Amino acid sequence: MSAETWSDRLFGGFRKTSERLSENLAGIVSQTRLSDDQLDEIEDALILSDLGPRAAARIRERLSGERFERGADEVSIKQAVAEEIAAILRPVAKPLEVVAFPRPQVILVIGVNGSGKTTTIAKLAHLFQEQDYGVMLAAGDTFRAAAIGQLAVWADRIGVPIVRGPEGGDPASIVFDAVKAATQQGIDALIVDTAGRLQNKRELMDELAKIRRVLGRLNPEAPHDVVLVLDATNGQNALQQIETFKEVAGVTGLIMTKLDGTARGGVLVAAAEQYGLPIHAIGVGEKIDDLRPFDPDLVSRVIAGVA
Ligand SMILES: Nc1nc2c(ncn2[C@@H]2O[C@H](COP(=O)(O)OP(=O)(O)OP(=O)(O)O)[C@@H](O)[C@H]2O)c(=O)[nH]1
Repeated sequence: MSAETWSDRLFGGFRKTSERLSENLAGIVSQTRLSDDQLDEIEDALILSDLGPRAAARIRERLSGERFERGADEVSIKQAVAEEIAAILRPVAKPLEVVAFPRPQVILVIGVNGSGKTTTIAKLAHLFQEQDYGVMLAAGDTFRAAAIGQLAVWADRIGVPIVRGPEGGDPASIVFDAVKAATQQGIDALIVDTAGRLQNKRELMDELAKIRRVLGRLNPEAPHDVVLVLDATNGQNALQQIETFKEVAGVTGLIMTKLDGTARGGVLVAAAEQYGLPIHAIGVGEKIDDLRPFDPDLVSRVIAGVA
């Protein structure tokens, strides 16, 4: 059995994107500049790959000014595409760092159910543990008993404390207790799960506002981060989620999950171009160490198929 690395899985996730580009670039003959037809084809391939019309138009514009001294062939065009994608992604690559003083750094994690929120919280906790930080979880998604139970299972598995309450309990009071406990125990990072009920914007907004009020009483800087977890398989719908959660929750950064299993990873570029929010990390599998730093150069080479 061959040992598949996480970057192999990432390649798998973006394969469709690079294949589409290849199909469109295959017939291109060597010349120093791309014709309008060729630029149209590249732009279409990028849009079909979920990069979105804005990022695709921006890349097209840059490519139209490009001179291919040794003749444009599939590889050199893909390299140019990769470079333009990287130019969009580099400014947003920003790991989530534990820097808050006084401790703990309070990280609210938001996202719709099924986006990979719970798994991502566990992965993030594990990542911080590996950096020798003390981590605590708070089960602020009290809407469903399953969510509390699932987070508790992860906490147990990775060996971090968790503050939880009953199903239907008040998330703000759980967060309050958690911050107090974390402070007493000298915890560095408190990661808070929250409900993902996007269908009911008003309720979610009220709930998050209450959490913020309660947090503010303990530490005016908290929450330090509001991280939105997005499922890459949702393609363009992920953009709509950013829009809504930005309005409801004041998102400060993104983590995109399931980039191992989707043809729709190009939406990462659309999100970067459109919102400019920091991308902290990417999820490339279901296991605890499958959260990876967001490397814009690697991801752009994978998308363009030149890695
Ligand atoms: N392939 C893959 N699967 C993932 C990734 N992240 C999470 N998953 C899976 O996606 C499913 C949903 O993840 P959860 O963490 O339970 O998602 P959630 O958003 O908390 O969802 P609820 O529990 O329904 O609220 C699980 O089967 C995870 O194992 C990833 O990066 N890649």
